[in-house]
Amino acid sequence: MSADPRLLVVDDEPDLRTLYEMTLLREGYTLDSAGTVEDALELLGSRRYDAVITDMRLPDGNGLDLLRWLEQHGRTERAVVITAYGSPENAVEALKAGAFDYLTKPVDLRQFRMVVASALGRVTRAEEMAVRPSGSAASAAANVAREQAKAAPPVSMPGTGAVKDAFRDGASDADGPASLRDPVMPPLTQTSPPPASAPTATEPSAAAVRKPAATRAKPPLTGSTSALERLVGDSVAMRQVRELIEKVARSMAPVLLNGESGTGKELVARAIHDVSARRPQPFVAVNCGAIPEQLLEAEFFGYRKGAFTGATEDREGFFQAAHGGTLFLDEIGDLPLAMQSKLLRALQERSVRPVGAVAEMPVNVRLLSATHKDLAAEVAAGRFRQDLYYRLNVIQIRVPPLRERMEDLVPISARVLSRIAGDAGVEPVPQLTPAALAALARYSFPGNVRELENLLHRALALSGGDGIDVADLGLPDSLLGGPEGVDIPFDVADAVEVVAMPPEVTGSAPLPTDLAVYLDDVERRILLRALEQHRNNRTAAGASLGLSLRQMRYRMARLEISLGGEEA
Ligand SMILES: Nc1ncnc2c1ncn2[C@@H]1O[C@H](COP(=O)(O)OP(=O)(O)OP(=O)(O)O)[C@@H](O)[C@H]1O
Repeated sequence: MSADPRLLVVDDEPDLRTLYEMTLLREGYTLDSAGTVEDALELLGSRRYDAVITDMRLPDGNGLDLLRWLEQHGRTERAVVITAYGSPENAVEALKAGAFDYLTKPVDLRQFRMVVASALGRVTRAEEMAVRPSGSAASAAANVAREQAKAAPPVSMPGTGAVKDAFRDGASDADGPASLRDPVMPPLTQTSPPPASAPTATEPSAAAVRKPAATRAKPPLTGSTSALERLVGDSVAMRQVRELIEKVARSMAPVLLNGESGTGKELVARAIHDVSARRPQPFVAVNCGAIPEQLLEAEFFGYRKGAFTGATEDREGFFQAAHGGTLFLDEIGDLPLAMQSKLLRALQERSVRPVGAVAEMPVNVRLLSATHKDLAAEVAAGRFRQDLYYRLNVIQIRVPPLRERMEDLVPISARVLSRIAGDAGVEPVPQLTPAALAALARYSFPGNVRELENLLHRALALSGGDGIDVADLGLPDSLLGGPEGVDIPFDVADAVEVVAMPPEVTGSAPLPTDLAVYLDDVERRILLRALEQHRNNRTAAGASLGLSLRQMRYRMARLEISLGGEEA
């Protein structure tokens, strides 16, 4: 993007066009404007823009025509569509058609500036100051705690309450004092006193739980590997999921991730964040089902000092912590109806009101949510608000259970084994025996990838030797999906080879940057192991590797392997 972004504004109402132009000019952008689809296309044909802001309804067509044109011509302009009030279906249509974001009439100019800035990958100074005057580590703490909880020592079955509960402590670990500034918005008419259900000092307030500074200071979870790289699997289903991730990462469209527990919904959410322009900003993961109902509002929107007994300082909520980044609401189907309404309002207004505050503050958050429930059925049963469902479900990604993509079992096992063996300092990485692989292939994995991880964790601890056999897996006989000889979706012999391969070969780790050095290293380690096994007898070690003594000598000299005085 150029240093001085150029925008195209498309609206047929001259007054509105002028208003948008004045607002954007004041932000320092360069502008062109058009009143019809035809004029806009002519301008687009003659030059490139950084963003296009278009009204939905135009005299000779609509904003979607422009979106389609941009798509067909492979153009990179981000589009913001302005839709009429009360027509959420237009907004959804625009997002599905590839709009970066949308605004609803009458357009709030503060939101307008914020959305345009966000489309340009910028954050307006006013919103940054309003939301996070002194920065925040809350998101990092939330993420760290959640990850630690999930990576906790192996449990026999996934998705236990303990995991979720462990997360709660950290998820709410807003880094206080957040010293929230006076909001930039004028007070709303419906300012209400803090809810009667607000937490008191005697309640087990999640917000009051602190983590030691050391925990907060931990590096980002993804480290150098992005979540997309961590998402292993080459099944058709996973390839489709990956394609969707790349696609949805380009806009602000809300995404609903649907799938059983442990399938990788959070990993997919992280991947969307990592691929998007929001990557440098926080990714805040929240488990909605783990927060007591009376604390939800304070946890989500923050609170002001004195808002309730025990509120000794201002604290930011998840929305403020995720400002500029991505808020991932896991188990959204567990939110009580009252909180659903508040969440809907926050999404519509793009602003939140901390408990005890008199006015709202703008928040710029991309929302991703996940559930293992059938939300449409929840709507039909009256347990989930239809309007909220509509807003969250603009794009849906189904993450299939592992048993529906058993082709992924081999590469995922290879990756997981190499990671946990590396973490535990176990070398070489123990391999699954053919029998163990065949047994895994017959298992139905009710706990999906998380269960596979836990199984391999335990197996590695139990195996002791080089190979992991069926007994080490501890698979419950009753859960084995079928008899011996059941159709296994891969050739076990090939699979054993794949699992035995280093992750760089199976595609589950980045390629080596210097192949010669990498191969020398592998060769050196193999020769050293063989020599160790044969008490430094070069002839025997060479023979075990199919090498003559001469070849062995040559290779040892080349790789500078010396046995000291005791060469045999
Ligand atoms: N395709 C995959 N490749 C490698 N690891 C994966 C994959 N899918 C999931 N995992 C790992 O499995 C574990 C569970 O994944 P994740 O927490 O994303 O699942 P989830 O669907 O969000 O679960 P829940 O619904 O219980 O919150 C994580 O450790 C994650 O890194």
